[in-house]
Amino acid sequence: MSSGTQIPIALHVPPSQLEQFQATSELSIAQAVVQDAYERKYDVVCMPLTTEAWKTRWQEMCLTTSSGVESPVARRDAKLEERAERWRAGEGFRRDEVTITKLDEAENVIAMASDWIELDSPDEGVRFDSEVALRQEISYAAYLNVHTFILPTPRNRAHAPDYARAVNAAFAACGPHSFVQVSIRIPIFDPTAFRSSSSFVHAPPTTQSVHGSPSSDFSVTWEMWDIIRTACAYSTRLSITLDLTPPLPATLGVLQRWAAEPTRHIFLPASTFIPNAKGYPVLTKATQAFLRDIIKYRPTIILSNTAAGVHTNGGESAYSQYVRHLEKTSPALQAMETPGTLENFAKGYMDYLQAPLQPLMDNLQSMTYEVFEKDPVKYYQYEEAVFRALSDRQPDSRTVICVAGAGRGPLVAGCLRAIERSSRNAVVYAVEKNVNAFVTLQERRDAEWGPLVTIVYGDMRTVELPEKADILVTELLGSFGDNELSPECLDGAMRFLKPDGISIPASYTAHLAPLSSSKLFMEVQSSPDQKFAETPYVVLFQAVNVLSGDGGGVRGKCGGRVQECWEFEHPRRDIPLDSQGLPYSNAHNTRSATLNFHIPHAGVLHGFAGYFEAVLYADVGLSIHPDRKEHISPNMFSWFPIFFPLRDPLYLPANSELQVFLWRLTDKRKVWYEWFAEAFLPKSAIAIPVVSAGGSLSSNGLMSPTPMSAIPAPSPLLDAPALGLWSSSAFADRSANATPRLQVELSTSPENDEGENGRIKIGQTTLHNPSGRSSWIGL
Ligand SMILES: C[S@@+](CC[C@H](N)C(=O)[O-])C[C@H]1O[C@@H](n2cnc3c(N)ncnc32)[C@H](O)[C@@H]1O
Repeated sequence: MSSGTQIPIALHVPPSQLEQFQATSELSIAQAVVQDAYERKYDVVCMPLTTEAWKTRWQEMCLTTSSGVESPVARRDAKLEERAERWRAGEGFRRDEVTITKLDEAENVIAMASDWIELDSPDEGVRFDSEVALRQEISYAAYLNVHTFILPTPRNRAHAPDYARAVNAAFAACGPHSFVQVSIRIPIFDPTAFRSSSSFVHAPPTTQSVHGSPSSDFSVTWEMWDIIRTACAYSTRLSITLDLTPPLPATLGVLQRWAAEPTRHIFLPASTFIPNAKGYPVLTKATQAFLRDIIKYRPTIILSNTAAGVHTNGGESAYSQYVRHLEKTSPALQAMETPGTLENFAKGYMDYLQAPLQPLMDNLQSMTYEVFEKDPVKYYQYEEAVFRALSDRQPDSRTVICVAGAGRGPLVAGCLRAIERSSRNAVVYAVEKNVNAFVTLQERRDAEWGPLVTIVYGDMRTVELPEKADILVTELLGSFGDNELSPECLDGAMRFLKPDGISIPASYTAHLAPLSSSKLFMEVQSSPDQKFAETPYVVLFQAVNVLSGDGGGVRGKCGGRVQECWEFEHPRRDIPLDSQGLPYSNAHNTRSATLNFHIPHAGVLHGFAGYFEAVLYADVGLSIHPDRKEHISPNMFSWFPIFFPLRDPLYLPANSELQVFLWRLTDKRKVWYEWFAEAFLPKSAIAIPVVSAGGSLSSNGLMSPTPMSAIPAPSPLLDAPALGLWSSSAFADRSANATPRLQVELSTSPENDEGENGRIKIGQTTLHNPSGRSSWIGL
C-alpha cells in the first residue's frame, strides 16, 4: 500500500482478465483479484462490476432477433420481448452476472460500469435499454457501498444530452442516502478514435443511425463533459476519469482546461508509454508535463495492461516506478513540500472561498496580524522602498515618516531598519485605529523602539499629528488593490503629508482575467442565497483555468490574457478640498473598466480572477499578477487573488470575445463593485481553425506564431529596469505627483477592423451586485 502522501496507483483488470481468477474456499474472485494486485504492489483495483454473462443476457433480451442475427428489420421473438419487458420492469442481476457480492469485497475497488452500455447510441431503443442497465448497475454499486463507479466513454457528440440526462437519472436511482461517486471516462480529445465500429442497433430501430459529423476538434470531449455536468447540476458526486489512451495534443491551452474540472482518476494504459533508448517505458514530454502538473490534485492513476510485455525492458513494475518518478519531480508537489513557498503556506486554503477582510470596519484579531507577519517578502519590499526614498533625500535633511495603519508594528520596525541602513536623520509616527493592536504598539515602543517612534491612536481620516510627514507609509491594500478602501483612507491621511511629500505606495493597479472553475462555481452555488453569487471572495486558486489568451483575437481587438482595470495614485493633487483638507465627495474614487478578452478555446465562464500590483517606490513593488509576481515580489504570500463569481455559467465557444464591464462605485457610506459580461463570436471566426493561446493553427495544421495586433500594457515594475526609465535618478527628475508607470497605447490593426458588425452577440450575464445589494465595503 502507498504511504499517506503518495498518490494511489490502481491496477485495471479488464473483463477478459477476470477469467484467470478462480474462487477458492477462502477467497471470492473479487478478493483474489484484489490480493493479486496488492502482491503486485498496486494500491487499488479498478475492475468491472459485471461479468460476460450479464452482457450476453442483455444482448439477447435487447438486441437479438428471432433468427439470432442482430438486425433492425427482423421480427423479434415474442418470448424474448417478454423477458426484456420483465427485466425493464425491474428484474435484478443473477449471481453469476456480477463480480462483487459482499461489502468487504468492494473496499479498495473502483468499479467500472459495463463497457457496452451506450447511453448515447444513435438507436433510441439501445439508449433506453442502456439507461435501464445503468440504473440497475449503479443501484447495485450503491448497495455494496462502492465508492467510485466509472461510466463508459461518451462516444457520440450528437447524443451527448441523452447520455447526460441518463446519468442524472441514474443518480436518482441510487437513492438519497447513497454516496457513490460517479466518474465519466473521457479522453482529452478525438472521440472518433474511440467510436466503436459496431455500435449496437436495437431491434426494431426507432431512429436512424446518427453519429454526428466526425470532428477532430479538441473541444468535443470537453463539450460532452460540460453537457453531462451541467445536466447533473454540477453534482459534487460527479468527476472525470481522464483517459490518456490517445496521444496528447501539444498545445497547453487545450490541456489546461482539464485542470479546472474535477479530474479524480487518470487512465494510463501501457500503450501510452513509449520506449526510451534502453527499451524502458517512458512518457512523451507533453504527457510528462501534463501529469506532473495534474498530480497536485492527487488523482488515482489507473494503469492498464502493464503485464503484457508491451515494452522490452523494465517489466511490470517499470510503469508504477515511472509514475512515482513523475510524482517526486512534480514542481507543484515539490513547492507544496518546501517551507517558505506560497504553496506550502497555503496548503489547506486551496480553492476555498474566504470573505475579504474589512480592516476599516472591523478591528483585526492578533491572530490575523500574526498570519500577515509570517510573510517576510512584503515587509522586505516595504523596508527597501523606505530605504530608497530616504537615500534619495539630502543627507543632512530631517525626515518625518508616518506609518498610518500600523497594526502590530512590523512596518514601523521596517522603517527603523531603513533609517539605520540609510544613515538618515528621521522620526516615525505610527497611527492605528484598532484599540487592541494599539496595546501591542505601546508595548513595542517601550520595549524595542525608543524615542524615534511616536504612537498615535485614531483614524487616519480624522486624527491630527504634531507635524507634517515627508513620507507616508501605508499598507491598506486588498487582493484587488483598492478593495480594502486604501484610496478613501489615504484621502484622509493626505492632510498630514507635506506638499512635496510622497506616499508609499505611490500607486496600485487592479487586474482581471476570465476564469473557469467547477469547484469554485459549486462552492458559490452551495448556498441558495443569491447574495453569495454577488460577493467577491479571496481565494488561492488551484483547480482553475484562465480562459483568455494573448494575441488580439480574430479581429485583432482584444487585450492580453490578464488585463488592467484601473489605477489609483497617491498623493493626488487635483482634487478640490474642504476647509479640513478632505475631498467634498468620493466621486474621484469611482472607476469603470471595459475589457475585451480573446477566448481561444471553448470553455465555461464561472467568474473573474482579480489581482493587484503596487508601485511602492521607484521600481520596488508588490505584485500578485500571475505573470509578473515572480519577477516583482517572488514568494510573497500575504495576498491571495480575488474572485468575482457569476450567478450562472456562461458558455464561450472557441475564438469568441468576452467583453467585461466592472465598476467601482460609492456613496456616502460604502464602496462596492458591480460586474457584467457579454459574449461575441467574430464573424470571421466561424470559418477558421481553433487558435491556441500561444499561436495559431495554419492551414497545414502546424503551429505558427500569433500575429500580435494588440499587446498588453507592460508592467510599470517589470519593464522599468529593462527600459532604464525608472532608475532612482530618472524618477527624481519627474514631477513630484506623477506616478512612475508607463503609458502604452494599445495598437490595433485597421485591416482587421470590422467594427461592431464584425461580431455576433451570443450571450451575456446578469448585472451582478447592482447598487451593492449583496456585497459592499463600509466607509
Ligand atoms: C492590512 S493591516 C496592515 C497592518 C500593518 N501595517 C502590517 O503591514 O502588518 C491594515 C491596518 O490598518 C489599520 N487601519 C485601517 N484603516 C485605518 C484608518 N482609517 N485609520 C487608522 N488605521 C487604519 C487597520 O486597523 C490595520 O491594523
